[in-house]
Amino acid sequence: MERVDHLAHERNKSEFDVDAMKIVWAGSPHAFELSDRISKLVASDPGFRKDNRTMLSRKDLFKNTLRKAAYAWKTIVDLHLSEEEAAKLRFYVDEPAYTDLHWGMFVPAIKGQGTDEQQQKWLPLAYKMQIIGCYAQTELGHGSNVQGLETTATFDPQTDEFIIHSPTLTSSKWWPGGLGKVATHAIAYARLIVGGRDYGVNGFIVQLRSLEDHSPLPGITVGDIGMKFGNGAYNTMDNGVLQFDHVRIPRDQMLMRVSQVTREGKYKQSDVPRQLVYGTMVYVRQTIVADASCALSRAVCIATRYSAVRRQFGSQNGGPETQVIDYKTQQSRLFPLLASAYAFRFIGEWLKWLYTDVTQRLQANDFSTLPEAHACTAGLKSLTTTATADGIEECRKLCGGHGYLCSSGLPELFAVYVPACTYEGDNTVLLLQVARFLMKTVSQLGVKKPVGTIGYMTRVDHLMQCRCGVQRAEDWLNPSALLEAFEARAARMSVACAQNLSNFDNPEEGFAELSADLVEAAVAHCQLIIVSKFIEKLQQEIPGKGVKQQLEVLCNIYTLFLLHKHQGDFLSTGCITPKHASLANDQLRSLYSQVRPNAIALVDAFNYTDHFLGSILGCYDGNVYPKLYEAAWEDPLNDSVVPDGYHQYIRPLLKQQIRTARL
Ligand SMILES: CCCCCCCC/C=C\CCCCCCCCCC(=O)SCCNC(=O)CCNC(=O)[C@H](O)C(C)(C)COP(=O)(O)OP(=O)(O)OC[C@H]1O[C@@H](n2cnc3c(N)ncnc32)[C@H](O)[C@@H]1OP(=O)(O)O
Ligand SMILES: Cc1cc2nc3c(=O)[nH]c(=O)nc-3n(C[C@H](O)[C@H](O)[C@H](O)COP(=O)(O)OP(=O)(O)OC[C@H]3O[C@@H](n4cnc5c(N)ncnc54)[C@H](O)[C@@H]3O)c2cc1C
Repeated sequence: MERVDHLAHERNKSEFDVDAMKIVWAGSPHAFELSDRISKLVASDPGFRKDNRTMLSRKDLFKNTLRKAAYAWKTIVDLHLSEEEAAKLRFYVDEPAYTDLHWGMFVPAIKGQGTDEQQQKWLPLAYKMQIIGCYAQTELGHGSNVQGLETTATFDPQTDEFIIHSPTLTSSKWWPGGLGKVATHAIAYARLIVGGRDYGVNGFIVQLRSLEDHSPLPGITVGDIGMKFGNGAYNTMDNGVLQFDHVRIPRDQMLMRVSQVTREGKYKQSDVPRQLVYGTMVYVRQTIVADASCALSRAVCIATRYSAVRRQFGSQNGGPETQVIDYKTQQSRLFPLLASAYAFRFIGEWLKWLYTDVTQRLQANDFSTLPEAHACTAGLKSLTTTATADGIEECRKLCGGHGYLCSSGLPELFAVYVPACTYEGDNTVLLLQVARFLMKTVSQLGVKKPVGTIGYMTRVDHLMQCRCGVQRAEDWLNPSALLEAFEARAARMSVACAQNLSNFDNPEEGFAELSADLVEAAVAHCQLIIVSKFIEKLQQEIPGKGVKQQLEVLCNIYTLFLLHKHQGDFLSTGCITPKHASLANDQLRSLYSQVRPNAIALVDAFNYTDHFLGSILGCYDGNVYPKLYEAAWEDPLNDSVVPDGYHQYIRPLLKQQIRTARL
């Protein structure tokens, strides 16, 4: 049967080279080729089907995830896929699994915190999946407060071992993904006790389960923590609980890059900063930022395609009704999310660069950029995950009633994504880390020159008193005007917090009292980073007809949308006047009209297969209604015309004979 493209008229309207944009989105021709090839490989293999996920019981769902993970591994081995190809394959299989934690945290923790010998011993086993690892840091009683962890690792000089122990209920490890049912090993974080002294939290490699029959080793109590939010969704993951009862491990299973314990029971600190114990979190936060654009672009692709298909009202003389994407309200909700997806793509790329740079410096014993890397990864993780989770939910609403159906793909995407606001650091707690960094920067102005993402603070005197020069709406398209407004707002909010803090005798008390303002200052700073990196990206040469122009429109939408949304900050700090805010709004409306004819092509540039999108509303050909109709009949509830339970619960109701005065 011939396939009709119901969105062809939309695709014909586009004013730029979509294939060139696909390469910009992917990052390079190589990245595009890789992504395209692997996504098609996964989509065409029935072993990776995922359309029944929301209908399975937890046990069936979990077993199916185990099957897929094993099948993915077999495919990787059979096809001799490279590390890069294998990671892409796992990404397109699109099912949270223990492998995410094995590859995403266990392996990086050994690489980042293990000595050369430890890496040589453990990494080959992990690479071949002869052991499966998880990252066991969080406990029932403490997640954010890592220094409050209670699990102990006490050195026993008699046997040259550590004794890992959970002294209280609240010290039970709680949440680690992969721990519940699969992991054979954990990087467990515990307080290091040597000679009766507590040296703080450190990582230890602990075997949990037998490599022969998978039973827990002596002293280990382990299980799954139970169902989580949403059908399907993150319930494919076995987040676990773990208690240690005096479990002994050899001394060389303490990760010893940052600090060591000698055979004689001496504690030694390397000349690397202690904060490197937190290094795996910096790495993972950077990957979460890179992933935010994937989740948001998925939701935006679904909502944009469906908004072009869906029509409501406005029929003239029996003609077609209006496509909902043509309503200005729909555009003002949808297009900033489209622009955010691109903005997050580029900030993810930049953060990867920053992370690589800091890693190389650390290897050369240059620790100077670590605080900035921590602040950037923490702040951008917080900002992008909050905006992405909110954006997915907004996309669901943009799809009206049909967005609430699991077959839209949006409920599951939201349920899988929303914990990103909590895991790898609660988003508010992380913004408070950024705020500490900003307050330190302001307090050292004149003593230490701010560089990198806080370089704008060198011009703090100018930024505290500059006036916005915008006179016409088009002036807001000038990158310097935009940058200066965002820099002035960030600088003024930080300086105001620092001044308020100085009124407190006890700085910690002041920090706690002013924490809500500090979080807002941190948000302003992080938004400035995203805006400035988007603008920087556009200063590069970008090939392809009309591609750069489209990106400029998106960059302006992203920036002016933020200015509009946070105009309270800009007005109260005197960075702009109400007139400037109104001109910004006028410009924003004009930009929405410019993006409208290109909207479908801009989401096509994500190059998502229908399999990966997993959404009837977002399917490439826009043939939504027949697919929705067919899918309804495939629901198990429609297996029989008369439902199970009719004879027990419906018929007796219908046949009852109630004799009461009123009836
Ligand atoms: C339908 C299917 C759809 C699929 C959709 C796909 C989308 C999915 C996308 C991605 C999937 C990814 C999968 C991910 C799986 C989930 C993984 C989750 C794993 C976890 O959650 S692991 C646990 C993480 N835990 C945390 O993050 C805890 C948070 N807490 C902390 O980080 C810290 O303890 C703290 C920073 C809050 C502590 O504060 P405090 O006590 O004040 O700090 P101190 O310990 O005293 O240290 C202060 C000092 O150190 C500096 N510092 C702190 N942290 C770091 C660091 N990480 N690096 C460098 N430096 C650090 C801090 O600035 C202070 O410095 P100063 O003294 O001021 O100079
Ligand atoms: C799906 C999922 C997967 C996870 N996977 C893992 C894993 O693999 N390994 C692992 O070790 N952990 C994992 N975690 C745990 C996760 O890292 C923690 O839940 C997270 O760090 C937040 O800590 P918490 O739960 O203690 O939150 P809490 O700190 O208890 O937060 C509760 C509330 O208190 C607020 N709050 C806390 N401290 C402050 C403060 N100082 N100032 C102001 N407000 C504050 C927070 O903002 C929040 O609103 C996972 C969690 C989830 C949800």
